[in-house]
Amino acid sequence: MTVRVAVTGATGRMGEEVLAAAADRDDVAVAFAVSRSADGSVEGVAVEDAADLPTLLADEHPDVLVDFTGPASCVEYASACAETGVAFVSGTTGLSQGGFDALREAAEDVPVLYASNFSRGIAALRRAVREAVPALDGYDIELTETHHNAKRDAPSGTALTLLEDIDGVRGDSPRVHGREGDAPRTEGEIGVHARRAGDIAGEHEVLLAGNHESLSLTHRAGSRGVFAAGALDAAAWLSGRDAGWYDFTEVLE
Ligand SMILES: NC(=O)C1=CN([C@@H]2O[C@H](COP(=O)(O)OP(=O)(O)OC[C@H]3O[C@@H](n4cnc5c(N)ncnc54)[C@H](OP(=O)(O)O)[C@@H]3O)[C@@H](O)[C@H]2O)C=CC1
Ligand SMILES: O=C(O)C1=N[C@H](C(=O)O)C[C@H](O)C1
Repeated sequence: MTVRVAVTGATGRMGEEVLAAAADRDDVAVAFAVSRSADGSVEGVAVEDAADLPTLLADEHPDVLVDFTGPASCVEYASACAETGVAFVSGTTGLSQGGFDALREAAEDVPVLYASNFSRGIAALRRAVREAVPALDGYDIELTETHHNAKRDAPSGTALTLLEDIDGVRGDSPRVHGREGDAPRTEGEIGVHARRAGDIAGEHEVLLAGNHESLSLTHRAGSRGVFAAGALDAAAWLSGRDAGWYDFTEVLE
């Protein structure tokens, strides 16, 4: 069965990548693509004005909308999907608690799948971190993420997810974002470091150190294609499901 997807932020880095990945697959077809700065076509798909999204959703009725945009747009597009009965997949990061609450509200009406990272490697890293942290009780933890120089939000959504994973197995820990001056480590804190340079697609390292040893768990995305492929896998999996909140790990099971 071919799942018809709509793509938002079509002229953005991830929007373009999703359209390119969709063109190479038989299980998904692009129903339409939108951008606030509607501009020509991407991967042979005409880019329409995002202001027309509610009308396009009602008229074209795609199975799933795939969203990689910004926090405000993500919430706006999720609510448009809830109103028109279209499933929603998003990887947009930088959402506030209110933003996540709005996505949960949309999930009362339609299936919603949100992931801060759509790579399989990060799913495996998360499992490894949840195993390593309790095994290395009392070890210091430092988390470093590195991304391209145009990334807006810091720390990355993936870093925040990894911090939640660590808190889940070790209890809530104070976080220290970078260090400067006379700033020795305090017991139990997690140092969080965000680096921005060039066109790095995304790197995350969780470093555990203590007892005269250290363990570094690192994931590097080689290109954005890995995120686009995961998001389209999620869209294909989500299509036709009941309204509710879904996780990328369910797609991988
Ligand atoms: N979960 C995952 O696996 C991944 C998540 N991401 C996340 O996806 C999002 C998009 O990333 P990326 O494609 O690199 O970003 P870009 O800036 O290249 O593209 C985002 C597009 O979204 C639209 N947009 C809407 N609102 C905003 C806003 N407030 N700020 C910026 N753009 C906005 C813009 O298009 P227009 O205004 O024309 O509609 C823009 O072209 C980010 O939140 C990023 O962290 C990125 C990679 C993987
Ligand atoms: O903005 C990006 O590029 C990425 N954002 C996501 C995040 O904030 O974790 C996922 C990936 O690392 C790429």
